[in-house]
Amino acid sequence: MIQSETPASLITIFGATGDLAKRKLYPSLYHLFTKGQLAEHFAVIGVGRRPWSNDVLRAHVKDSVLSSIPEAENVETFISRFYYQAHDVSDSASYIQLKELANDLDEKYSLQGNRIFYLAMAPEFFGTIAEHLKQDGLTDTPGFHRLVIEKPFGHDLESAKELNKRIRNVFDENDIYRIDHYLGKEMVQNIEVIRFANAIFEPLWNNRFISNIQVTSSEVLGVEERGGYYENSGALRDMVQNHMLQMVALLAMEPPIRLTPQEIRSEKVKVLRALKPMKDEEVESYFVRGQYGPSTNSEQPALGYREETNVQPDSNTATFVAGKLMIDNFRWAGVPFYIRTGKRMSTKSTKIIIQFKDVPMNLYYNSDEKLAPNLLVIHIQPEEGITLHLNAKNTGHSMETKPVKLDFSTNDIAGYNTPEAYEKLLHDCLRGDATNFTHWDEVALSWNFVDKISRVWEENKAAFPNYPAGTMGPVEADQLLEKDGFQWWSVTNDEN
Ligand SMILES: NC(=O)C1=CN([C@@H]2O[C@H](COP(=O)(O)OP(=O)(O)OC[C@H]3O[C@@H](n4cnc5c(N)ncnc54)[C@H](OP(=O)(O)O)[C@@H]3O)[C@@H](O)[C@H]2O)C=CC1
Ligand SMILES: O=C1O[C@H](COP(=O)(O)O)[C@@H](O)[C@H](O)[C@H]1O
Repeated sequence: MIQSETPASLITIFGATGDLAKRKLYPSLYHLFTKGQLAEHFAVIGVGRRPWSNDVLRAHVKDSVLSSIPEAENVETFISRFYYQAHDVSDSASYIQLKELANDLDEKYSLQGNRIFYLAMAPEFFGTIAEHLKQDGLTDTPGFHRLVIEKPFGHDLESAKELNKRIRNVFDENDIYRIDHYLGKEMVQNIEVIRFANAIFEPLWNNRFISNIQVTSSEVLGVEERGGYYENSGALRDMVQNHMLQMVALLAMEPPIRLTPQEIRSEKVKVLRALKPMKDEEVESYFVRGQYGPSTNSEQPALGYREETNVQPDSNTATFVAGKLMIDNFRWAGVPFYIRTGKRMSTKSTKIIIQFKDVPMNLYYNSDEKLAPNLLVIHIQPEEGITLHLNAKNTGHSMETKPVKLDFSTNDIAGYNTPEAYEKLLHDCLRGDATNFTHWDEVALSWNFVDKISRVWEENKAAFPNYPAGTMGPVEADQLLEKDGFQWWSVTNDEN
């Protein structure tokens, strides 16, 4: 049951000394704490292998909070609820100690046996940890027991099934919270509202009025410290299998009959089931892969992917993917959904651009020319908002038209401070709301779709590198749209 108030809870973070905990989880917990959205009764146990003490963890959490929120207040009170246990997750004996610590904190802070286990660790540990939590009695308390799992959930469908089986032996599907942090982003959550709370869009949201939809998530950064992980993942598994397909599902789903997690997930699942399968020989015409080489811009030098730490000098890993998805159902037949994502591109931007079909003819000045199409742009990040591109009359006597934009930006609302995705998702998990977490069926269908592409790509090496760092990807990504008579709309932040 979804609770409106945050209940008392013990949050155990496995991977408490890691990058994700430091950059995202601690500042998000702190925000919840200051907003009164973390119950009065809470405590956090941090688990990692490093031989830290409670004080070392507390100093680390404080540092994390202050680097993200320099003006943070009451940090001492917040960190006083943090406890550390040095624990190798593969060592069975440590779970007994962890249980004792958990029970002590339960009593000390009246936590009612409610427990959240956040696995901010590499996926090879997920199954082992889940099994130990059950075997060693950490879930033998009267309250709720929720398992939060970071991505990647498996490496392909087979490994994901195996992992799911191990976890489901121990935790009920309703208690498994598979994180996709894009689902916590304000404007990703807004897709549904824009569609279903506005009479003007939903009647047009189909293949009679929409010519194509473009979803871009571009990054300026390269792989940074994560070369080891990324080498086995690449952009397809890192971004497409989860974030990109989730955004497509939200854009394409039917209105749910109710706003419950089950109903929304079931509509998303139908979209993923309707993704048109490709034959092996079709993969190259629907999907384009890229890998960045060194920058060719002397003012913004950057290494090529193959020169990054922990990356093979002849790596075949794609750091860029563009693709065309077709959804074989009544609403979307014939409408291409183009997606593209990559590292070391020219701009950090996530945008969804819905291009409407052209009016039947141009009645106005210069009638030989096509009018600019109507576009609805959903700005996910870094700015958040929506823009509607229309045509209006140019001021004056002639009947010339000019493109105009109707803009709504959350950045323009004074005092409006969008919560971080992780903050919202942690809050949802504390309240038992799994709407913005991925159900196993979604994960399985997404892997099924992506596995075909990775298998074909693994069998055929690409001519990498094929785009210089700091650009929008290989030329083949542009050709993917050009052959359908379209073009990528700019996602540079002040252009659309
Ligand atoms: N960092 C990010 O931006 C993102 C990360 N993720 C996912 O989050 C998870 C964590 O990533 P990240 O924080 O970057 O990884 P890190 O490598 O920074 O941290 C790994 C953590 O796991 C702990 N650990 C490793 N082995 C063991 C072990 N045998 N027993 C106990 N603890 C162990 C480490 O503790 P110690 O070093 O003390 O042993 C450390 O706390 C991964 O699944 C990743 O894919 C997802 C999205 C973004
Ligand atoms: O999950 C991941 O997402 C980030 C991009 O997230 P964003 O919120 O900054 O858009 C990506 O850098 C990372 O490789 C991937 O694992």
